[in-house]
Amino acid sequence: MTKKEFKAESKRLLDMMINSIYSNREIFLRELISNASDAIDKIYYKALTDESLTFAQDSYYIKIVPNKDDRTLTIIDTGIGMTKEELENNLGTIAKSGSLAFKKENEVKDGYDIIGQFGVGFYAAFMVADVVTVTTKALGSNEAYKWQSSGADGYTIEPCEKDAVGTEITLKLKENTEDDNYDEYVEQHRLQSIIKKYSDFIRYPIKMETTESKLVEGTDDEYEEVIEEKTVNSMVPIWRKNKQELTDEEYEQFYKEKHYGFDTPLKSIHLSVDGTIRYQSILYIPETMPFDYYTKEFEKGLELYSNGVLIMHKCADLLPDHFSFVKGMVDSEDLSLNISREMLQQDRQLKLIAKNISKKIKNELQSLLKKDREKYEKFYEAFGRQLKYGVYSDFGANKEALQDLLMFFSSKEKKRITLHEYVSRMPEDQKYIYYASGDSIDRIEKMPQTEMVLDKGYEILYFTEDIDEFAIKMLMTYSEKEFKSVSSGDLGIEDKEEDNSNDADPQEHKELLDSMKEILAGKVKDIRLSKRLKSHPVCIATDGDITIEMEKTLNAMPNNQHIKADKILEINANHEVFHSLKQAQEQDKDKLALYTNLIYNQALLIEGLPIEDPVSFTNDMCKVMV
Ligand SMILES: Nc1ncnc2c1ncn2[C@@H]1O[C@H](COP(=O)(O)OP(=O)(O)OP(=O)(O)O)[C@@H](O)[C@H]1O
Repeated sequence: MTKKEFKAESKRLLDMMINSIYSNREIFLRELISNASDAIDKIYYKALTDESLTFAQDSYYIKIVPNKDDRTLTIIDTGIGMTKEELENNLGTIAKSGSLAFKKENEVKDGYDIIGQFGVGFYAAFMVADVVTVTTKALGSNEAYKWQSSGADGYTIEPCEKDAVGTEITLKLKENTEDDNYDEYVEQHRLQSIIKKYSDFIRYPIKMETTESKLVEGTDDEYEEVIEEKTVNSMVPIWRKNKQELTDEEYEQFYKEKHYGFDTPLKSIHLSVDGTIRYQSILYIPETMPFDYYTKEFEKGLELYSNGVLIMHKCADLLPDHFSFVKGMVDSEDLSLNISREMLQQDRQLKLIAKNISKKIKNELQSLLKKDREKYEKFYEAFGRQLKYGVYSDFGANKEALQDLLMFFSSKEKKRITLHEYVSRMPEDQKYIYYASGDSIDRIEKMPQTEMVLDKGYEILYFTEDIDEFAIKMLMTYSEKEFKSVSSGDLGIEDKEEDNSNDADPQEHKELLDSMKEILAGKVKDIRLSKRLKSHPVCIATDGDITIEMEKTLNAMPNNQHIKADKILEINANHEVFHSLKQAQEQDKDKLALYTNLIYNQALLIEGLPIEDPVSFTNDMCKVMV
C-alpha cells in the first residue's frame, strides 16, 4: 500500500487564513511589529555566539510610515532580514515559521523571547491590504530582494536595491467600502493607539513621525504644526523590572496609563513567578468601586500578555468572582496560544496561574487587614459585599479561604470587626456568635430582641446587607462556634438561678396564650412568654432556618416563592401591657382581641415588616384612645 501526502488547495487555504483566523482586523499591525521585533532579536542572539557581531541596542528600531496620498503603510525594521531562500521558505509557505526554527536552533533563553511560532501572522496584512511588498536585505548579504503578492494569486521575488540590512513591508490599503474604512490605518492617532494597545512593551523603539501643534516661540497665542519623530511605545514592561527599583508612584502611573481606573489604587501586588509555569503580574486593589460594578455590564478580568504582546484585554478566567474587583495584568511566556493568539489552546496553564493569583490576593488582603486597618476598612466598604457573595456562592467552596476577610459591625466596638476578633474575646460561658439583622445599624440598635443578649454582656454582630445572613448560613460555624440570630426561638442562654425575673410560668398563663393564638390564627406559629425581653412589651422571634430578614430578601427577589419565616410572637410577662392583656382576658374578650391585634402589628412594625391591614390598625389605635 502506498502512502500518499495530503494536498492543500493553497489559494483557499490562504483565503481562510486571511479571513477566518482573526476576529479583529487591527491586529495585523501587532503581527507585523512582532515579526520586526523577532527579526531584531535574532541579531541579538546571533551576536551572543558570533564574535564578529556586536549588538548595540540603540541602533535597532522599528519604524511605522503612513502615507495618506498613496494610501500605503510601511513597517520598517533594522532586523536580520531575509535571503532569497528565506523569502521563499518563510513568506512563500503558509505555516512555515522561520522564527520557530530559529528558536529551536539557537536554544533561545534569557527573556529575549521570540514571539513568532505558527508561521501565519504575516498574512494578516492581507486583511487590510490588496498588495503587500516586502523588500529585505539579510545580515551578511550584499543582495536585496523584493517579494510582492496580492494574496491568493501567488507572489513574485526579484532582486532590488536596498542599502541597509533589514526589512520594509509596504501595504497598499484596500479601497474603502460602505462598511469598511481602511483609511484609518494611515491616521497617526489610530496607529498610535493600536501600537499602544498591543505592542507597547515591544523591547525596541517603535518610531513614527507625529504632527503636533505647538506654541510658536516668543508668542503666546500662535501655534504651528511641528513634525517630529517620536518613539510611541513604552518599551520596558514595568512588570519585568525589579520590585525593589519601583516606587509606589510608578505603579500608580501604570494603573492610570492602562486605564484600570480613575482612582488611586489602595495596593499594588507585583509577582514574578518562576515555578512550573513562569509568569509576571501586576495586580491592583482599587480604592473605589467602578460605577458599573454591580451591573450586568461589568466585565471582570486581567489583561493577558504573551511575551509582552497583548493577547486578551479581559481574561475572565484569571480571576474568581469574589476577587472580580482586582485590576491588572499577567504576562507569561509559557502559554500555549491558539493560532490567532485570541484564545489559549489549553487552560491548564491559565488555571494554574489563576489559582496562584487568587492565593496571593487573599494573602495580600489579609496582610493589609493586619498592617493597615484603615486602608482595609476602606477596601471593605467598597468590596466587602463581593467577599460575602464569595462565601455564599459555589455552595461555599471558597468559604474557608474568605472567612477571615469578612467584617461586621459590632455592638460593642461600634465599628467593623472580624470574626476572629469576635470569637477571641467571647466570654467562656458564651456558646454562640450572636447577630441581629435589620435595615440599618440604628434600627438594629433599637430592636427589642437584642436586650437579653446585650444584658448578658455579649457582643452582637449587626447585619445590614441582604447577603449577610445567607453568607453566614453557608459558613455555619466559625472557630467551631455556631452563629445565632438574636431573634431565634432559642437563644441558648441559660438563666442564672438568681435571675428569675423572666421566669413566668407558661402554664399559669396558658389560657391567655391560647386565646391570643386563636385571635392571631394563621399569622403566627406560636405565642410565648419571652425570656429575652427586658423593657419592651413584645417582639417577633423565629423558629427554624428562615429569619425575618431572609424572608424579606427572598420575597424581594424576582422569582419570589413567598417563603415565610415561622414567626413566634413573644410577650414580656413583666411588662404592664401583659397585665392589661390579662385583665382583658378575664373581663372583656373584645378588648383582648383589640389588644392582641395591636401588639402583633406593633411587633411587625418594629421588625420593619408591612402591616397587613393598616386601616384596621389605625382604627384599633383610635378605639384605645377614645
Ligand atoms: N520583518 C521580518 N524580518 C525577517 N523575517 C521575517 C519578517 N517577517 C516575517 N519574517 C519571517 O517569516 C516567517 C513567517 O512569518 P509569520 O508572521 O507568518 O509567522 P511567525 O511570526 O513565524 O509566526 P506567528 O504566526 O506565530 O506570528 C517568520 O517566522 C520569519 O522567519
